[in-house]
Amino acid sequence: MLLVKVEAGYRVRVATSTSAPQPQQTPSLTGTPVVPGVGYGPVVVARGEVSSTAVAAFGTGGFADPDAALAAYDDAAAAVAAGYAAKAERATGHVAEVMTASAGLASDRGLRGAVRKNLRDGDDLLASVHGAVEQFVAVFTQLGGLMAERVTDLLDIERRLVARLVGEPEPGLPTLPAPSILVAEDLAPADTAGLDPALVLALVTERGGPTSHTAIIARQLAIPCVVGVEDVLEIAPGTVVLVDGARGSVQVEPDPGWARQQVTAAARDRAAHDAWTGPGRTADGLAVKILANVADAPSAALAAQGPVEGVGLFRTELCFLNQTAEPSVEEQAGIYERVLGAFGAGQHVVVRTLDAGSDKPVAFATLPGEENPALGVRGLRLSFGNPGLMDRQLDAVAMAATATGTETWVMAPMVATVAEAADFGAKVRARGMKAGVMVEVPSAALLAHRMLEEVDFLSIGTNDLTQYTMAADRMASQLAHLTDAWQPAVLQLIAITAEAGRRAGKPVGVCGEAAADPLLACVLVGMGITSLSMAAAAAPPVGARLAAVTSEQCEDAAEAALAATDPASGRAAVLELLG
Ligand SMILES: C=C(OP(=O)(O)O)C(=O)O
Ligand SMILES: [Mg+2]
Repeated sequence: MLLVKVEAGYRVRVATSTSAPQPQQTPSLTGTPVVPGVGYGPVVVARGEVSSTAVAAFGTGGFADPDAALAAYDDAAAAVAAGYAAKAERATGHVAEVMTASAGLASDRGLRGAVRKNLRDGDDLLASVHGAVEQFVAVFTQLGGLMAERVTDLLDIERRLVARLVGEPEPGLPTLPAPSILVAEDLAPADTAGLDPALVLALVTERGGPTSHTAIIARQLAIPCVVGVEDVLEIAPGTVVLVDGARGSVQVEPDPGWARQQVTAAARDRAAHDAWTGPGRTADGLAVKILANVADAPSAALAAQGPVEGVGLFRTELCFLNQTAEPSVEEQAGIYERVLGAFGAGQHVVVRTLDAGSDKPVAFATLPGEENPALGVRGLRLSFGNPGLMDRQLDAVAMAATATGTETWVMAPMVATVAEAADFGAKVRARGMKAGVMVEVPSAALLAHRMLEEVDFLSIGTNDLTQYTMAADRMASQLAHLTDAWQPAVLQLIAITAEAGRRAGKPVGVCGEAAADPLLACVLVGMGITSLSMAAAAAPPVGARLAAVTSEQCEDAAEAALAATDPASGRAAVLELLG
């Protein structure tokens, strides 16, 4: 039986720590390491909400008269508008448009007039601002359509105005005055879209695990990142810290000489990895495709410049996070064309159909108010009640594939049954493209051999496969020890899936975050995984690591990781084997 075959030859290994000793430094916080690399600089905090303590302390503001209060409002509104304008300058496309419109709205004369009237009627400043915004919200809602969509922007403006007035940093992603360490409770997907790697030296969050979206975006942008760091929000803004994304540590006010040494050493490591140019293969020549995960045309263009052989995961839903209405087939085809067009001969692109729902809110697709959205109507399941949504997207992908001539494979997320795979496979093949399904639910891994009778390839989404195997929310930082793809149970399901692919002679890739971990990548290859897809920035370290080991070493590593009792001992055993 397959399970027994995979488990045969267990060897128990003693966990040993191989990390270099950390010099004694003043307070250090630790979390889950996500993106290796070192960042050293002052902390800037991105807050979700204005603190109620600051609002209470501000009270009525103690202004001498309404004109003095209005002058304070003018200052705050100008600062908020300038913040939006600066963001608009750095952004592109839809985000830039929204930021520019918000800058205009924050300094709108009508809004100012409503605040002035409320002040003259005797309201205090915060109540006047709130009343004026409410008045605008009512008008915009009544107007409907595009104006109604601006209500969220108005509420964001109010939060920022209040923050400015009570003397707090604006909530959400702040405008970084200089290269800084960004600290947050967590970042919303829309916030992460505005991260500038030139200004964010490292990213540290209090919440979230290694597969949270903050982690995924940080990897995509190659920003050193540590998540799940308890108490990190206690660090005062401006404090200088050193973040080590490989160790998962945040050193507060370290010795500057020592910190600079760490930065130099990290830069040296990075230069060594960057020398790897592909294609992916082990030292003894076993070919393993190294592919990129992309989110839109700019990330595809960036990935295409690197040493990857195509795209293993195009997360289409990320193109639509800010969109309230479903784009037409032609509009979608245009978006997909820009991604597919970045890749040419000898490369292929795997497009994933909309994975809306749960942690990826897409306004025109996600079902509102689900009790347990991670186990609800998400991914492929959205097409059960709305088959047109899937059909229109597949039509658009097929149009883009024809227009670009790029070899296009299409896969569905959250497939749980063989019937779903058969239905999806037929739809994709009818449009002349290769069909696949993601293995994200344990049922799909257990029946991988039957899924492969219906489709051309499988792609393992280790982020969700880990979440559903371990029954642990991928966003829950207190469960980060469970939401770890090194968990032997998760590895067992991957091994079963890879073995099914080997027997069927069909490709089985990994496109979850596990593929971006150089050590785990060797384990996956040892199990028979044929491609690894990851944030483009992670490709060189993974490719360089694979090039340094033989396929036999990878098989030994797989055996050791499967035999381990927990992720830590698995990592240690594999490190011991591979060096
Ligand atoms: C690649 C995956 O999909 P996402 O992270 O977008 O849910 C996964 O679940 O591993
Ligand atoms: Mg997933």
